[in-house]
Amino acid sequence: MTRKKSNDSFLQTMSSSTDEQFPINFKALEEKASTLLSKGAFGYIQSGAGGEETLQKNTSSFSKLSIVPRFLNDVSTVDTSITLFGRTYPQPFLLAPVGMLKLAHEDAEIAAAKAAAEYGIPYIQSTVSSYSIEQIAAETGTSPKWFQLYWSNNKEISYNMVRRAEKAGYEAIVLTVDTVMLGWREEDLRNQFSPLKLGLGKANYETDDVFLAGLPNKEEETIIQGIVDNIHHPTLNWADVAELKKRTSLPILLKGILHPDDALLAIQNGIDGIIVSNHGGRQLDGVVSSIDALPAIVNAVNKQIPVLLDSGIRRGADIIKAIALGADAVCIGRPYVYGLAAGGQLGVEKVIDGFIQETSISMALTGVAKAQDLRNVTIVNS
Ligand SMILES: Cc1cc2nc3c(=O)[nH]c(=O)nc-3n(C[C@H](O)[C@H](O)[C@H](O)COP(=O)(O)O)c2cc1C
Ligand SMILES: CCCCCCC(=O)C(=O)O
Repeated sequence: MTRKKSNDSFLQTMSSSTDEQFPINFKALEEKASTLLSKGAFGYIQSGAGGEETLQKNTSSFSKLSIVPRFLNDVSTVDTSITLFGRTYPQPFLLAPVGMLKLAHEDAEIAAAKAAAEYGIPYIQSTVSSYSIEQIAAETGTSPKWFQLYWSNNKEISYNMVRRAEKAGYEAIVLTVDTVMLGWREEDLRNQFSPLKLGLGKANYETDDVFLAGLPNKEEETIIQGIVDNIHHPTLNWADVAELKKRTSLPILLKGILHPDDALLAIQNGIDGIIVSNHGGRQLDGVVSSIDALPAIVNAVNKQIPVLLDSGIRRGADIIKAIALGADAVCIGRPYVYGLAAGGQLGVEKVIDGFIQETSISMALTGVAKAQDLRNVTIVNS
């Protein structure tokens, strides 16, 4: 797939960032989305678990970190590319797995995956998507895609979904470990809103032979109840992780790691990468922000496997901070979902384009010409 835009030219950068139609930053985009979506849908996307301490911390922790730039380096050409699992990607960010995107737009994951494909950015598809693995693969061809796995109570369903992703050309499996059950989400309780129960996350299940074989019939209600029964998986443990590793040749990342000892256990169990994440503050409220958890994990991992980070990335400078503190790349969640709500595929592209431009400018102003050199940047608490 040809790349739509690159960040090679600052002139191009300046001209497209003056677009007045589209919100310029996260705050404006969130406000725009709130006017476009139903109360239930917006609340589901925006809110965090419990008293939202962690949701707040995810951004305030970034604000407490400051970049100490260096000058008088030639930054006329900025190379934002990174390498993960032997593949080079043009930007240091990926689109995080976000389920049930019909919440935001009818084109849902197809729009998000196509937007990512335009820029060569890996799109991580959620298990609980509104479109199936095969539909997304058919729409996006060979563009980089990873598959996020929600463990199933029936392990054979998990193995089958991984096989389907492998067959469809996905490049990695992301096993989310922090969602063995849904967090305590008060906004959804207030709104009596469950997109899972509305059937917005059923595409990968209703197309899965192993899942369907376990149901008494294929009626919509039965399928949705089957998903609800399957998706809570409190028994998930390290032996399951080790077994999954044996069942695929794709790299496996664990998403939701916050403790250095879990990072070390991941390595011991043959895992290929981790995503330091608190699920955007949507699971256990009161947990550490991802960016505060990162340094100890990076130290423990000691470059044995890639360490990615999500939760709270809102602008280019956040990406600089995360990579300077040792992340190999970051994932972006809510910003692109709001872009999807505001403008479908084009809206996601605008969000991606904004991140590309701001990251490139931030790198240059930090005095760094290559993403791999961001690790040498000094970050202070202030
Ligand atoms: C509406 C919504 C749905 C999500 N669905 C999933 C999912 O299906 N699987 C998953 O691993 N993470 C899911 N996440 C978490 C994201 O992958 C990511 O960890 C989080 O959004 C990052 O934080 P940010 O939104 O602050 O960027 C979801 C997040 C949101 C906002
Ligand atoms: C028990 C898992 C349901 C997850 C639904 C999607 C998701 O991850 C979210 O944060 O919402």
